[in-house]
Amino acid sequence: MKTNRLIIIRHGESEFNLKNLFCGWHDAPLTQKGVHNACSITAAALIKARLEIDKVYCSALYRARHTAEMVLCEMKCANVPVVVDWRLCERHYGNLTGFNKREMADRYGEQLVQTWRRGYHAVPPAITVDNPYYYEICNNLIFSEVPAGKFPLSESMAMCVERIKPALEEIKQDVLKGTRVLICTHGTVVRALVNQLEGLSEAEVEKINIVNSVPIVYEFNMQTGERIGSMTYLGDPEYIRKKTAQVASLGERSSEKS
Ligand SMILES: O=C(O)[C@@H](CO)OP(=O)(O)O
Repeated sequence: MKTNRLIIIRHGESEFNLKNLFCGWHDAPLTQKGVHNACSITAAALIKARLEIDKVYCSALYRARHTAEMVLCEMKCANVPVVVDWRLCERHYGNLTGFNKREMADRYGEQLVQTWRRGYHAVPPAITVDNPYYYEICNNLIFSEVPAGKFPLSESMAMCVERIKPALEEIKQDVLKGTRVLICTHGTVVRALVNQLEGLSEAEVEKINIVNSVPIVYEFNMQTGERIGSMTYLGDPEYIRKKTAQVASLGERSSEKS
């Protein structure tokens, strides 16, 4: 049986991850740790597992592009083509963008904020002109390929699944032809990809939380297109368990951060 693998990563730690702020379509850069982990966690795991890459599909947001660039450099294959696709951008977090997750829970209640974060159909309140990131997002040229009339003001997980579906179909065709693909994207998009690849129920996908930097590997039968097994993280299980719990939680208030 001929098989091929698909590797998926969530970008390294961003400035907004560090500050525990809703990020979405804001173009937050990586922290130094995020840059470092692209080499010491992502590339190191791929090198250790002897996984090579022929092509990268990447979100248009800088934190994902920077991560991909660092991984390719560390793997000594910086000439690998990178296809930048806005459909792989993070879900748009609407008017939560730029606000601290714990402080939003204090204002709106934990249950509602967790529903906005993980509920399959929950759409956070639409972004308004007084949001500090409204103009930056609207004017960011990386979104110039978003079709007219499709620029969101907020997105649910379900809306995100719909936008990644055709992109994933194109990527899967490439994988089944034998191209060794890396997808470099964001937490919600990885959850949407896992949802599509594994045919999960809405309730199942709501429980998934994705760790930064640690590669996820899928394997496919190239003749039938069938997936072999389910998602596998390439990394230390204890580290993944600890980080998954952190991603799931509402974290700390801004004033509690050192
Ligand atoms: O802020 C965001 O865009 C995402 C990912 O960092 O956060 P959450 O895990 O709360 O969906």
